Amino acid sequence: MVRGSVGVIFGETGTLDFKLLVSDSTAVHRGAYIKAWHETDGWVLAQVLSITRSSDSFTLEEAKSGQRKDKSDDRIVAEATVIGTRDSEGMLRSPVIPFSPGDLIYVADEGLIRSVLGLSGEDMNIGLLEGTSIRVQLSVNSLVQKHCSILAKTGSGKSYTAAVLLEELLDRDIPLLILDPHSEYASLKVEAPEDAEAFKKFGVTSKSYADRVTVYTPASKAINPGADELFRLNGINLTVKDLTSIFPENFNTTHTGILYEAIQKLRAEMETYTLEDIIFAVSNDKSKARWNVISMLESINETGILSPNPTPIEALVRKGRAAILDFKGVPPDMQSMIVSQICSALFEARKLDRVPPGMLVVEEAHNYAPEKGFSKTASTDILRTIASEGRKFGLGMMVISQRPARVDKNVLSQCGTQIIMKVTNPNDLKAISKGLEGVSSYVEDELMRLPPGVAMLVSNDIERPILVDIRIRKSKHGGESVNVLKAAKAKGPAPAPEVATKVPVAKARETHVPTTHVPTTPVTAKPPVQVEAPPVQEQEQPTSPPPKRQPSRPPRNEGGKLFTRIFGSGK
Ligand SMILES: Nc1ncnc2c1ncn2[C@@H]1O[C@H](COP(=O)(O)OP(=O)(O)OP(=O)(O)O)[C@@H](O)[C@H]1O
Repeated sequence: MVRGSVGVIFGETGTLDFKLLVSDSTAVHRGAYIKAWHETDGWVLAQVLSITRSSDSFTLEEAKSGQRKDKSDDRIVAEATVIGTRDSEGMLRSPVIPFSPGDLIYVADEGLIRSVLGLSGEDMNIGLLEGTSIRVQLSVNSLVQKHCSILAKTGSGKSYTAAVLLEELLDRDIPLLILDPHSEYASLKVEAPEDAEAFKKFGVTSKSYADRVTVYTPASKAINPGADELFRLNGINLTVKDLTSIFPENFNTTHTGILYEAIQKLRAEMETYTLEDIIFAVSNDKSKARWNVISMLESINETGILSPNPTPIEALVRKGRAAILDFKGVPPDMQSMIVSQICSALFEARKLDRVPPGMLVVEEAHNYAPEKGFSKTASTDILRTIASEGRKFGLGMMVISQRPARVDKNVLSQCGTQIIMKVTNPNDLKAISKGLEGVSSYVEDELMRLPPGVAMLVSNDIERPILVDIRIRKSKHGGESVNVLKAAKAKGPAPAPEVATKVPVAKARETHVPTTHVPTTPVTAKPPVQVEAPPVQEQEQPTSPPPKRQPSRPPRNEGGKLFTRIFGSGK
């Protein structure tokens, strides 16, 4: 065998694949990139898909003992798939004439791999091409504009990989809004522990993003002591639409009519009114149905998420900064209401250029944008809208899920970059391969076997799926699993909780209303005073609001009792 070659093509060859007899088993392994000189196309890149080893030359004693003395005549055969070569115009071409048996095979060099695979991104260092020391870099523009998804079964490294991307985006001053149901991302503030070898391997150093990250809690600081700020939605001058749009099924037309009249009266009387004013106004209605409306409104008011001082979207989305909305202690229905509100506000603000272009990160996306038939949530529609229209306005989305089959297809299909880690559930595999063009069974097999920390990267910018050894984090990983045995063995009783046992808001409301209700209002500026079409009676509306007078009843500001009981004082 010629020096430097690792094998030779033999047997029947094609233009898209060939077999090689391997001479250097240390260099040729499953997934290895190899090159062959083709008589018309020059150097052509190929990848080893499978590899077998056979031998008949062993003695009975060797077979019995399981120890073979001489393995030198083992026959190692690999099957390779042809990726192609770049022509003078930069187009990917694969040969039209079969490879010649007897042609030598070499390990592919970095230049050929980069140019043929299209690894031309220069910005984000996400790791190394598996089995090589070739850095895989993604383009920020492509990732943000065309959205990306990170899909894998639990414990395979989704949030670790997401954090790697977030570090890279923060290093490039891209604003981030992170929806974090499991308090995993606050650890961006903490430097990763020293690991000189791994840092060197991936060309990074440890780093804290504490000066760039703010953690917001929609609950309270008693529930979430790690949070920096409270997150609140606007509770002033709510419209009928604000109150009914998210869970319209909870308000029938009679309820909406009562609300409409109450709000119209308030608008005629007051410059600004709160939800409590609306409740008071509804209580003056004569119909029996008012009690249902009051009950629904009270349950909204009691959550305490509404405030005269809402968190402006402009504070959350800022150049070079990440806002983490940490949902610790927030019931699921409330989470999706908040996600719906905040994402609507973000989308509108981005359209009007009130916030800079940036990225929305949706962890556990199957909960906020579930596929039809699994569940229904308030946030699905706006996430679909951002997925389909966000790129026009420079609003990217990172969709992270451990159940790809349960994420809305409209959302997943819009992701131009997919980072997929180990997946074993057949439905999830099917959902993933449906979304990948030209995916082969090789890819599915590969996905089932991926070790933690290795991801398959599928992107519009890259010619074919590649495996990436995801780089080590610069900041500390926050998604470690709890060591149950260690916790059980730890001495002493568990510390008493600081706050009363949490009661999901929906539960707490069960005695009042049959279903869950949530407030709906833009997070940003006060809703403009506007006249809404009456939902029940058909009557013409004035084109301008009636003149304002002083409030007939001073707005109270002591709402949020139930929320306070559930979440603590928020101080
Ligand atoms: N690229 C990597 N380098 C080193 N360790 C990694 C890497 N990716 C993942 N890990 C390790 O694998 C474990 C699981 O990772 P991670 O918490 O990201 O999984 P996950 O898929 O988000 O899990 P879950 O669904 O439970 O949140 C972590 O302990 C992490 O330290």
